[in-house]
Amino acid sequence: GGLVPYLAELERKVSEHHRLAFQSKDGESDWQLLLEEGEMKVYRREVEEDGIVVDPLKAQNVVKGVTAHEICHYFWDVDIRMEWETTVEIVKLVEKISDDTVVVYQTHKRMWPTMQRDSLFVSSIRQVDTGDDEGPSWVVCNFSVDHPSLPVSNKCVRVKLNIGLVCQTLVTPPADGQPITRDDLSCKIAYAAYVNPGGWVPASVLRTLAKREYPRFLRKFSAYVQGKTKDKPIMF
Ligand SMILES: CC(C)(C)c1cc(CCc2ccccn2)cc(-c2ccc(S(=O)(=O)CCO)cc2)c1
Repeated sequence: GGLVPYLAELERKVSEHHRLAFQSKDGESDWQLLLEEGEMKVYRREVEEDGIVVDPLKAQNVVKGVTAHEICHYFWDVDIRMEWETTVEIVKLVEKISDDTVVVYQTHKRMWPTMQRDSLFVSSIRQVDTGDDEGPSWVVCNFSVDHPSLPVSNKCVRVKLNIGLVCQTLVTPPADGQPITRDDLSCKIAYAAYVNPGGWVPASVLRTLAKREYPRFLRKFSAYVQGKTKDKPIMF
């Protein structure tokens, strides 16, 4: 389909998110710590493009009892998105490119006083070799594309997004010979979000929304995956 050029861009974005995920931010001192809550740390940089707030967001978290594969699977799976994603109204699978790469259309709940937004993006899940002894990472990348079958509508403003979720499973080995249980597992998460709201939004409104919505997503989504997996076999 018309998406072949995007697949090269997708590989570049996956590698970029993976490379940046667990890199310490010492070099980029202009990251502002928005919130620290236990293992969860949320940072943002204040950036405007043509007067539009496009603040990059970076968050780290550690979620007990789940694996990197499980966190990425539940984040990527369009069929269950409405179970945890409370800021969207419609989620539509537009095209299945492969078993791990789809095109998704979403309308986001209108956030007063702004116009309603929608998003159209490629969403891909894969395992990436990290090269260190912590084992492979699992990565989901969502990034905006134009798609002939979903032209921009006059009802919504089309946001442009580039999201990376990079996860690593941490296992504390049980007493020798014992099988690994969920008590021996945790998942280290690095989440990066670049969302251009696609049209002017008062800076204070957008920054307040982001400051509320991103921590809420990290809390709610982590608890959701713990709940969904607690009685299921471990998906490594
Ligand atoms: C406000 C802000 C938090 C930056 C925001 C606003 C809007 C669009 C809605 C919007 C934008 C501007 C003003 C009002 N509403 C979307 C998102 C957003 C989109 C996607 C993802 S995801 O991680 O890919 C999960 C899949 O849904 C996360 C966040 C964030």
